[in-house]
Amino acid sequence: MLIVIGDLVADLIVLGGATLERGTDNPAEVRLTRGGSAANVAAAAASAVPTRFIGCVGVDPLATALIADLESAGVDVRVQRAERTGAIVVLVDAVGERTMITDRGAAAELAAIDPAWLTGARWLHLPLYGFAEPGSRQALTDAATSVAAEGGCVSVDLSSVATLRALGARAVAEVLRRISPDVVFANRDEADVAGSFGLTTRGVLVVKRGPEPVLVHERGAVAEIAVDPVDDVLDSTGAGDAFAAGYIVAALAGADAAAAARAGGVRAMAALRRAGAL
Ligand SMILES: Nc1ncnc2c1ncn2[C@@H]1O[C@H](COP(=O)(O)OP(=O)(O)OP(=O)(O)O)[C@@H](O)[C@H]1O
Ligand SMILES: O=C(O)C(=O)C[C@H](O)[C@H](O)CO
Repeated sequence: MLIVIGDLVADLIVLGGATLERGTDNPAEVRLTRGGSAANVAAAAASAVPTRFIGCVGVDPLATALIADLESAGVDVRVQRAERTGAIVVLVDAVGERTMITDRGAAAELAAIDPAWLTGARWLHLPLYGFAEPGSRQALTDAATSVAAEGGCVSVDLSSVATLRALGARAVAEVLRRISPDVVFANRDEADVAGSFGLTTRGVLVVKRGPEPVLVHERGAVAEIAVDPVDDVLDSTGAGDAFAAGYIVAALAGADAAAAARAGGVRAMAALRRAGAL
């Protein structure tokens, strides 16, 4: 089973909303979708492998709708509760590039995870977003330690430059040292920041670079994995999460890192031509 722990939030996708004129109306196409990097990975993987999502949501109708959405994708959902479900405004420009206004809400309050929820994990995936608060950081680190002790693989997504900077070099290095992930996913900007922090990983480092080839760093060697460029990107939200799902599904089926990255690129393409994540 794949287990993904982290954020399940509402994404308010604003297509054509990247340039705002202050003090007046700004007509745009606005869609409410399920979001959260962890939830997106779970939803994109669940049709291919048994998948469980673990996170923290509010005690509000939004949480009920988001859980139902994940369950309809085939995900086994286990949640803790805090006051208010997180929500993110995603402003998408004409070429599909997105800018986010983020309120993690309950997702920031993940506490110690029931060990019974982790049994049977062959792979645990953790977005770095979840490590921002010390309590959640401990809960995620403990989960990773326990899955690794049972022989499962662990992957971490570096999530965002803002998250890396908020945590700082020392805390990110400490997280990677304690978790010792088998796979680290980063986009180009996150990889640059990680490099400037002097971070290293014993595992595979997968660097996504939009339409340009993915770089797979493994044991001192680098492989370039081509992706089929998509010219008509509607919204890139969740492309990175779909990539991680495709990679993990392939790796669980026995693919090596290069083949898994290829599968990730194929899964990511599906996310680019729709509003919101898969
Ligand atoms: N224009 C594109 N054409 C083809 N594939 C793309 C394009 N943009 C993104 N992808 C695919 O999506 C993957 C992830 O995109 P990107 O490099 O932007 O990472 P990310 O920042 O994690 O994504 P996200 O925007 O979801 O946060 C890429 O590795 C690639 O496989
Ligand atoms: O960070 C990413 O990979 C995303 O584009 C997905 C967003 O973080 C998520 O949907 C926001 O809720």
